[in-house]
Amino acid sequence: MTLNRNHVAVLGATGSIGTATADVLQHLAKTDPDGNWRMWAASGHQNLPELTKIAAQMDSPPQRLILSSPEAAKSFDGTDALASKYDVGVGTNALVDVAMSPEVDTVVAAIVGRAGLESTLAAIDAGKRVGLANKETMVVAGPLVRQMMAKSGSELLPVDSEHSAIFQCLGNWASTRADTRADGTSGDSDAPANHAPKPRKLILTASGGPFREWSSDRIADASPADALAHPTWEMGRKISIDSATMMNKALEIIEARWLFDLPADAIEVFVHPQSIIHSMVEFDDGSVIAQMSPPDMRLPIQFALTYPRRLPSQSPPLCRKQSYDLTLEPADHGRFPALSLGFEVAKAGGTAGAVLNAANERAVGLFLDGKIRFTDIAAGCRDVLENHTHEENPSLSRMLELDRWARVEVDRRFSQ
Ligand SMILES: NC(=O)C1=CN([C@@H]2O[C@H](COP(=O)(O)OP(=O)(O)OC[C@H]3O[C@@H](n4cnc5c(N)ncnc54)[C@H](OP(=O)(O)O)[C@@H]3O)[C@@H](O)[C@H]2O)C=CC1
Ligand SMILES: CC(=O)[C@@H](O)[C@H](O)COP(=O)(O)O
Ligand SMILES: [Mn+2]
Repeated sequence: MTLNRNHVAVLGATGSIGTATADVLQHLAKTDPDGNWRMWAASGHQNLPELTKIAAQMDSPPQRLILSSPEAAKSFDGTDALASKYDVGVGTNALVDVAMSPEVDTVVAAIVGRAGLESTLAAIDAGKRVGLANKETMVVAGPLVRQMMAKSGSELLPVDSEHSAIFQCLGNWASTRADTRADGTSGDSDAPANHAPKPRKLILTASGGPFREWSSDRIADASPADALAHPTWEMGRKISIDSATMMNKALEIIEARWLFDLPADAIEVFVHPQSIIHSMVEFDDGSVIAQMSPPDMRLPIQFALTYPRRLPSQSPPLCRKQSYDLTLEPADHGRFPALSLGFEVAKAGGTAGAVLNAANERAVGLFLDGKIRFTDIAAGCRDVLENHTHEENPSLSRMLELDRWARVEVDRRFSQ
């Protein structure tokens, strides 16, 4: 009997998504023994203690560990106790190598920011299944990702909760049709494709972040601690600030535009403070299908790993003994100007995504360092975006050049 092999490389293993992925892999290894689940490789940037802790916690420890920060790598001389236990790679090239390794079947792309781009593209190019948390890859290089996928046959499974929800709302219809045939066949092989309804709208839900009920004046004085206090999710620092500005939703609009290949005007946002409805799809007859579960990233991570199988997960279901209020509110583009940037950039395509992403990353860093005000983040992004000359079909190297340019522009704007 040939057993499946599920060797998973978790890039960004020391972060919020990375540690949740480790948890899911431990769970799958115990509950799906025929799946042969294993964290084969794990990366961290500089947090070596956390990386070794995660590796040591796995029942079947990873073979390869990667420490990607060049500075942190300098302190690793290859002779210590770590090297006797693991094959240790250092530097950013090691991320690309592992993403392409024949030993790896699935890559969970959980590095934060543009730093995750090369390894995610390498995994796609090598035809791996990719569990995509690193939304910035789609924001910077969505069209390139689509081209690479078509060539390599890589499967890109969304981990971002909204995109996983949309994927589930779209996919269930076709598979239910095929599954309900009395004779167990799906009939004409092209039946689901021919009859599957096209989505009319993708409706992303947004928690509204910690400032959902704050006035514009109060938001202008928000501190990093205020902005990091997300009401429903525990996440890394960068995405938490993005949720507070609602730039996270802007990035997700762009991510959805390229993941699902729909125009920007087919995407809408509803504020849903409870984070239970993770997103929705509206079809031509007006019917709306939603995916719901209490907020817990282990669910979309596991679904990306096991798709098309749905297996028991650690994520608790909705509790039938309690009441839930599920509310939907229109998004306020006035207090959260980042939202409009998301729609504009999703529509513009070309170089706009790379510029917005880089400007935002830099501005978030400056805000966290106490150098700029909260409202400077979206304002700075708009300035930099408007100062750049749009190009329609940029190469990857051109996008990376503009990424560097946008960061310098943000610094220049705020040093005046
Ligand atoms: N957290 C969540 O619930 C969700 C996150 N996402 C997306 O997932 C991605 C990860 O988010 P999250 O887990 O919250 O982030 P974290 O900040 O918690 O973790 C980031 C990870 O990336 C590594 N890293 C940081 N900088 C670099 C670099 N320059 N090169 C290589 N690796 C680096 C970190 O290593 P080290 O620890 O050593 O610094 C860490 O492993 C983001 O793109 C985010 O938008 C999407 C949906 C939900
Ligand atoms: C868990 C997840 O997918 C995050 O992207 C989350 O959605 C952030 O919440 P906001 O809706 O506040 O941006
Ligand atoms: Mn999300």
